Amino acid sequence: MAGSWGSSCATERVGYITRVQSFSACHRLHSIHLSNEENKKVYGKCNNPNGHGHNYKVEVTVRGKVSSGTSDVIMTQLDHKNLDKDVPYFDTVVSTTENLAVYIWINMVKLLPPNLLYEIKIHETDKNIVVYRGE
Ligand SMILES: Nc1nc2c(c(=O)[nH]1)N=C([C@H](O)[C@H](O)COP(=O)(O)OP(=O)(O)OP(=O)(O)O)CN2
Ligand SMILES: [Zn+2]
Repeated sequence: MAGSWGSSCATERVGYITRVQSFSACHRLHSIHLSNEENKKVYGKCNNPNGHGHNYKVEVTVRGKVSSGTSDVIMTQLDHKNLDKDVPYFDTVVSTTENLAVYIWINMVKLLPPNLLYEIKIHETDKNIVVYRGE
């Protein structure tokens, strides 16, 4: 049910609520479909063999009340993990921020009523921000 924002008239106003969750994780940008040389060329320093870390900030926007269970998708699965080694989804998918947004969307949408989840926005760094709306 869409959130009603103090609507006194017959029609309900649709509002959006965003909850913010931060987590820390490490990763390495490396595609199984590229050679080591091609990976180094494409991903540069982000392909360094021992990886690097981020303090990710995730903004989850829904069209209504947020149930507490949804933050487990982020914190339990991702916080203080190595995305490439601890999260099976990234065994064959490069752990870019856009793929991380899809991962969070796929796992969060299962926990919510239909059409409630509106947007996942992830700040990987101050300059690297991704928005995904399930398209
Ligand atoms: N398509 C994508 N390309 C890259 C992503 C991504 O998520 N999607 N991510 C990275 C690395 O994870 C990298 O750590 C991103 O940040 P980085 O380049 O280190 O830092 P900034 O962009 O904030 O700052 P610069 O000073 O411009 O490096 C790379 N590619
Ligand atoms: Zn990175």
